[in-house]
Amino acid sequence: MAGARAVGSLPVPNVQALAETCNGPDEPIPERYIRTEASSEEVISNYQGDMTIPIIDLHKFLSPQSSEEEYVKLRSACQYWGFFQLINHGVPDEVIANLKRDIVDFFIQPLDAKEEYSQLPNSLEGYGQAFVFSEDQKLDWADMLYIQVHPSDSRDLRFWPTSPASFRQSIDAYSSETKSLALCLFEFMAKAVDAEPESLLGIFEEQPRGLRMTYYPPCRQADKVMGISPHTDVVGLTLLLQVNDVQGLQIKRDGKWFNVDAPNGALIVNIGDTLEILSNGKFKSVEHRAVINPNKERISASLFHYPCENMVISPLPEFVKDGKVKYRSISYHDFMTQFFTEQLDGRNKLEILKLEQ
Ligand SMILES: O=C(O)CCC(=O)C(=O)O
Ligand SMILES: [Fe+2]
Repeated sequence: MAGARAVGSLPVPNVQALAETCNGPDEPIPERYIRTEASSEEVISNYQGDMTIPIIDLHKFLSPQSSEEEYVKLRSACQYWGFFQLINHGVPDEVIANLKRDIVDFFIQPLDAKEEYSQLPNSLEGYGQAFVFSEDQKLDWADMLYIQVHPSDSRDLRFWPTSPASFRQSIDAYSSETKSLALCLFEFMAKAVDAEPESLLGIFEEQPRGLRMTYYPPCRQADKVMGISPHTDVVGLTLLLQVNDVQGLQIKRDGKWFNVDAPNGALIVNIGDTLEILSNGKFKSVEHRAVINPNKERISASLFHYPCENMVISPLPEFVKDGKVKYRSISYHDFMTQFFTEQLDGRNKLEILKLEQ
């Protein structure tokens, strides 16, 4: 990640290999992976009507007949859900299919082939696990391959697999095809709350983007482990692709966890903390997690859109026209370092920036 370059993760066992050794119904799972909270909170699966995560149709913004209604939906999605599913997003099916195929083919390789791309100390790029900063931290049931994809000259090809042979090209194509999509979204999101359409574009255009491909092995005792711990994304915006057909993403709303069932072909868009601050809270960065399937592996790919690392993030005047500034300013670098080094001590990183109103 921009900044992930300066932060390293402690080495921990490969979870895919571990899962193969303890996949019986009663096989003990190492203590560091046992998460009692995984099954202790209510999960809502078959929700309907008002409780459905919004679906936004990008085509509809292009015609005056349908755009008004779509802006209202987008505004409410960003304000109340912090997540939406995007259809007719314009990323060619073939580009998505190629990326999905190559990610699957990468992870099914033997461990030593993947370990050629292992994370190095002081970097989160490469193959390994995310954010392990202490020896007694609980661990997630997942492995990942993380690479910075933009700008092109920041790519560290040591971590870009050459096997499968088309992988680099598939990642490159996905990165370029999603570039204009994200910029369109920034523009439409600003417009949706009557801010200057250029206001967010100016901040995110040409800034770093990173792709995290996450492999969640199955676990027969799925309710005892957690794929990704509850978190909010620090970044501006995340585009999430469900790589195989296994669901597992859950988002928190009114104290309950909701399953997100992504329809085939949709991208899931997720607002990060940076965008919540920039928008003065008009957009919400919502807590989410990923749970494990007892029988099947799950794979996802998160494309993170960062602001400039030197930037001081604070509410943009465009988004404060009608009220008070709700967040303290913080440099993006400090914000992210707090997160990666767990200086927060369990406190929510956004809450501590909120100003008394
Ligand atoms: O795998 C998922 O669905 C969620 C991944 C995620 O939250 C992240 O990469 O930040
Ligand atoms: Fe996330």
